[in-house]
Amino acid sequence: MSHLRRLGTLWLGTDANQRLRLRQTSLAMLLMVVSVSVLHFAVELAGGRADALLWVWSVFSLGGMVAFYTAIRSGWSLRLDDPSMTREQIAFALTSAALGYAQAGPLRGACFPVLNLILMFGMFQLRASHAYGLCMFALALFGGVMTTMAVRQPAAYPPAVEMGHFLMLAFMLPAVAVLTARLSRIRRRLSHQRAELARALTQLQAIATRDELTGLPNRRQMQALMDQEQLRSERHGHDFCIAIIDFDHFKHVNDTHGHAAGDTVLRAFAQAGQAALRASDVLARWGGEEFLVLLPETPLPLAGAGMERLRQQVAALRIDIGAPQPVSITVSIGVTGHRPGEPLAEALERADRLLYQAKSDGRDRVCSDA
Ligand SMILES: Nc1nc2c(ncn2[C@@H]2O[C@H](COP(=O)(O)OP(=O)(O)OP(=O)(O)O)[C@@H](O)[C@H]2O)c(=O)[nH]1
Repeated sequence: MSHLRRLGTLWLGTDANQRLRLRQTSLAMLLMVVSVSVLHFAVELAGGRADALLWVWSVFSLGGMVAFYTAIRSGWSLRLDDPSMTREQIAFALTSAALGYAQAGPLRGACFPVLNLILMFGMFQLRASHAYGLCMFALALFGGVMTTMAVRQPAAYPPAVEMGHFLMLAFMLPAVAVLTARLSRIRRRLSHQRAELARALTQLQAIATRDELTGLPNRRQMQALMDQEQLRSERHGHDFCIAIIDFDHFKHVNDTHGHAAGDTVLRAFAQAGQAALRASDVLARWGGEEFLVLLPETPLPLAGAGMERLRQQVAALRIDIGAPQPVSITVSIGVTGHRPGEPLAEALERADRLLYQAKSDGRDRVCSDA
């Protein structure tokens, strides 16, 4: 790491958000150092000498900025609503500028661009209400300083000139506040749009991976999960099994009770099926009334026993479809183990053949090739 980078890390730390805040505060500090130096230079240029008041102001202004830097760098400001302390820093800089104005004499006009710069610090962070609040604060502050100076030192601060300065501020500061408010609205709209996009993305992901009716992973998602499992099993050499589940005479449920009742039965099965499986097993809707189970790291005898348990629990279900009598269903299941090196499609075909064997053997049973 270069010396410069090490120094940067020492000054700004490593946390990205903190670095951003500290960069901003460092810039404000630099502005303050320049302002203080310019004021001292101006006093020298005018042939005078910095008096005690100027030194007090200088120490106050620079000390304040050091205090802000320390509050942020130490992490103390993280407990605040705004850890950047933007509002506080701007209010402080405005106070310092107003006090500097009282001492700048003929060079006090230089305060106005500085004032603008101070307010611009808030443009990217302040809320509209805070911008208007700070604008009012600055107007009151400068109004007070200008009046005091015009009364106490009318030769150096002629009342008419001070009135002109104040009128200029009374126009300039609200204009900056209006611009800040506009930026704030744009920022809010952008963050709202970003949140909406994130929500839409989550929804799209759900649509792309979930079956709408049952909430189970859909065929596409299951295919991806099985591909992953195949890779994992090849790398680590463990077994995994696949089972295909098909409802028995489901057409009869639809024909007797209606399609909506059939949907209720599918949902009830999805819930019961998931509950009957281990947390690591995945139940997915493969299509229609056909479901697929992926049993990772499971030898075939265990998978067969798991499917038998599921079959029994499904057969024991009494599903309320809003009719006088609940509906019960049975399922036929074909289960097989994936063989090392074989394409997934082959294991799926085998599970399908076993399923049809279960159907032709009389349904409501599990067939495996164990
Ligand atoms: N309610 C509902 N029914 C569905 C859905 N998808 C498929 N089905 C129905 O599932 C039934 C499948 O019928 P078949 O393929 O004849 O099978 P089966 O009646 O279960 O008979 P076997 O499989 O031979 O035991 C059809 O009536 C389809 O309409 C769905 O999303 N909702």
